[in-house]
Amino acid sequence: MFTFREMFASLAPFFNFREMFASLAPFFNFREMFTSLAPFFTAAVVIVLSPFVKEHIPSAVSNYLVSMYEQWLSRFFTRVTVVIEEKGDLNISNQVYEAVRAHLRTLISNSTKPKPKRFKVNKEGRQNESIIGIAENEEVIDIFDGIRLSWKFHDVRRDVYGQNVTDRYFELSFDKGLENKVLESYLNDIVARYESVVKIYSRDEAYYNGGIASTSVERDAGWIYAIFKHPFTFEKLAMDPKQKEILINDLKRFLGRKDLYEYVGKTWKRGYLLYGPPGTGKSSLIAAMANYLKFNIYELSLSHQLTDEDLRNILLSTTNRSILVIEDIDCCAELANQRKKKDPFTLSGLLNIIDGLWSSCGEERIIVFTTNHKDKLDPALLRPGRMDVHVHMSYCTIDGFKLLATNYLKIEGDHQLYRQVEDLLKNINVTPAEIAEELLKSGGTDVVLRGVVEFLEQREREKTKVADLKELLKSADIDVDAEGLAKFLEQKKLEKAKTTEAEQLLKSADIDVDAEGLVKFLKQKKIENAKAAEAKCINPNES
Ligand SMILES: Nc1ncnc2c1ncn2[C@@H]1O[C@H](COP(=O)(O)OP(=O)(O)OP(=O)(O)O)[C@@H](O)[C@H]1O
Repeated sequence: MFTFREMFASLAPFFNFREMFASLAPFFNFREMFTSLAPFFTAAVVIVLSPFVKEHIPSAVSNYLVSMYEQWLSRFFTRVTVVIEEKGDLNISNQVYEAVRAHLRTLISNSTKPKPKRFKVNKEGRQNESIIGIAENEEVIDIFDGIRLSWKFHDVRRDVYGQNVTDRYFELSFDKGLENKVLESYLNDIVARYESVVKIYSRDEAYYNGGIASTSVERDAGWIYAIFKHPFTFEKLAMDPKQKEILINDLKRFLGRKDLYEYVGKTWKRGYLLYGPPGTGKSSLIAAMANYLKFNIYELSLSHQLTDEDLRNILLSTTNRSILVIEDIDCCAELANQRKKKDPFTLSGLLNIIDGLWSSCGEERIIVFTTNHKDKLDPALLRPGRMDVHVHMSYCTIDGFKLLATNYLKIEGDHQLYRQVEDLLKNINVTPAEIAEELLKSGGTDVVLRGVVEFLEQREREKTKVADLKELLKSADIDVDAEGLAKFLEQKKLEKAKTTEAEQLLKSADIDVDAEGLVKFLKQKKIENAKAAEAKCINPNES
């Protein structure tokens, strides 16, 4: 005779019972099955025992025993539900909610997993692909380490003093007794996975303009966001190698100094001011920082009419491990001061708000200001302690050029044209962005590099022309900006070329019209149209 134990032992080499049960788990919830059978089981026990019960035990005692028995059973089988709300107690975005949302999307999209009976499919604005989401009240099952977890999404609309308020939340149900495992392993895992993906956030105009949907990618408490796919890294960034090293070490040190910041009572944040002409890589550097630190980027444009409360809410809803970017602060400062308010905000004031808010509820944060004109900034902003590190992004040097050439053309080591490029770069200012454009042109390595040399030579000729003009103006004692004049002459040259072209065209079409007059007429029309459009912008209601 075989015992069951022996039977299972002899079948074990052929079947993995643990895996079998795990693979059946999405379809059967064994615990739930037992739970639902428990009353029948209990009834059976009572019926079997009843003759004995009736004879020997008073009914009060037997009822008590049955209820005790049920309570004992329920200890094993009762379900627990965790509620994860869209907004926390501070009425700001709940990161666990966002993480769960992202997790359920991947879960439902996963082709190997059984799909719920109802789910949502959306494709908004600039989204590249449709996004699958959980439908309201629909159950989605997830299996984690053999545990069966049930998710439900709720979207409850209610009226609060005439205002429509929406409460969105997820419910996660699982068997009692597994709370620690679910909270510590499963949910933490979901949040960690969500946080490890770098995201870029911009202000959600619709959120502040009556909720009209814009071309958003994802929405989150006043921000729209997308997965940050900018592939930029420090290795690809052309900048002074020493400065790059200092910057990377500074970031590393900042991350490792939580205890020190806490000890000295300082907000754990670091401010970077990136300055330099357009196209020298300020935005690229921010991308490299985000990818290096795995921090989210929050782009904030202060050029909008923000109230202080908006600003406070916006800043409160940024997450830890994030970079808040305020670009072109020289322009923001001007706009801020133009605001017809009694008390226009200043950038220093903004930094104070940030310090206050982040010191109370924030951890590792980075704030980056960028400007093309450091000289135009409020000196208060440049004071030590305001912006911890100032990074100058400069025009292209030969080292930067070689790095770009390696990245774009895969040149290993030296090239015969580098010497010529080096000599030219010593003489003229060219941005890495301009060089990158040239390196992207089609052709083999030599053709492209020769193209770069020609481009640089052309720039050198222009520079000489401007210098000559400056000399001329100086000797003639005329107070005119030589660069502006050179641009003006260039524009005139272009216009003349256009006139000649128009003349050719009119000639070939055999129309007897004065080409110069026609060009002037069209230009005048263009100006009038632009003015009309501007007037419409200022007063959109005017027909
Ligand atoms: N230092 C650099 N290293 C590598 N590539 C660069 C660098 N600077 C610019 N580029 C190239 O030029 C493009 C534009 O540069 P980027 O937007 O980073 O400049 P920026 O200084 O932020 O300009 P702006 O002030 O106009 O915003 C980048 O996408 C990148 O391809």
